Amino acid sequence: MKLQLALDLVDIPQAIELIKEVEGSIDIVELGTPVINQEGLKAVREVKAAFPHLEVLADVKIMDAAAYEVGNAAAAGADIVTILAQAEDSSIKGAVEEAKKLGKKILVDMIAVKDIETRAAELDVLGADYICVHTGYDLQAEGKDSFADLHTIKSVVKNAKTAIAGGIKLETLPEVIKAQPDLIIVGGGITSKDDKQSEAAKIKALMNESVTV
Ligand SMILES: O=C(CO)[C@H](O)[C@H](O)COP(=O)(O)O
Repeated sequence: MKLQLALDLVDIPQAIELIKEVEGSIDIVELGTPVINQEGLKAVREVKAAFPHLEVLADVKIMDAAAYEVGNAAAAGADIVTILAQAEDSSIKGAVEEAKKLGKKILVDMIAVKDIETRAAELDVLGADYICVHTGYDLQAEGKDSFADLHTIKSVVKNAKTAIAGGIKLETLPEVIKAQPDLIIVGGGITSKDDKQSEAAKIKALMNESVTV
């Protein structure tokens, strides 16, 4: 089970400082959509250059021109690139094929998908590397989470790794771990804390504990 740190509300120097604090506890660092919208793929390039040992995910949330967008994110140094589950099947296929060609991975984001079970099964057949259930900020504000959706995708996905994102924090982690996703994505649950290093370490320790039990 891997831990991904999501960085959404920072500029590049702040991202680098933050990663330095927690790099011992994380497996993947995500340059979030707001960061890439502000700073461009330069954010991916600079973070990968500073932390070559970490996997870097570019949360570009592709909707179209998928192979082209994957190629650009990969050229900037992304190891994993995101596409929205609501994209056309031909876009998903294009993203998957391009990523395979370049030795990269595709994470498909299920945000706003209504029929999670059907779409997850389709995405699995289309060759997604990760399928991620995700409660975005706007639904988090309404008190929603993706815990039930994680169980749904776990029951239908045969090949892809499963992931969960959206408002996860130390207090809610045990419920997430119970479903045994391959990847847990935490943003504010770490970045909003005064002692980010200690929070990330506690989260990683809890994840490791569940693997050895
Ligand atoms: O993709 C995102 C928002 O669209 C975030 O990166 C993701 O939701 C994780 O951040 P947080 O744990 O703060 O919700």
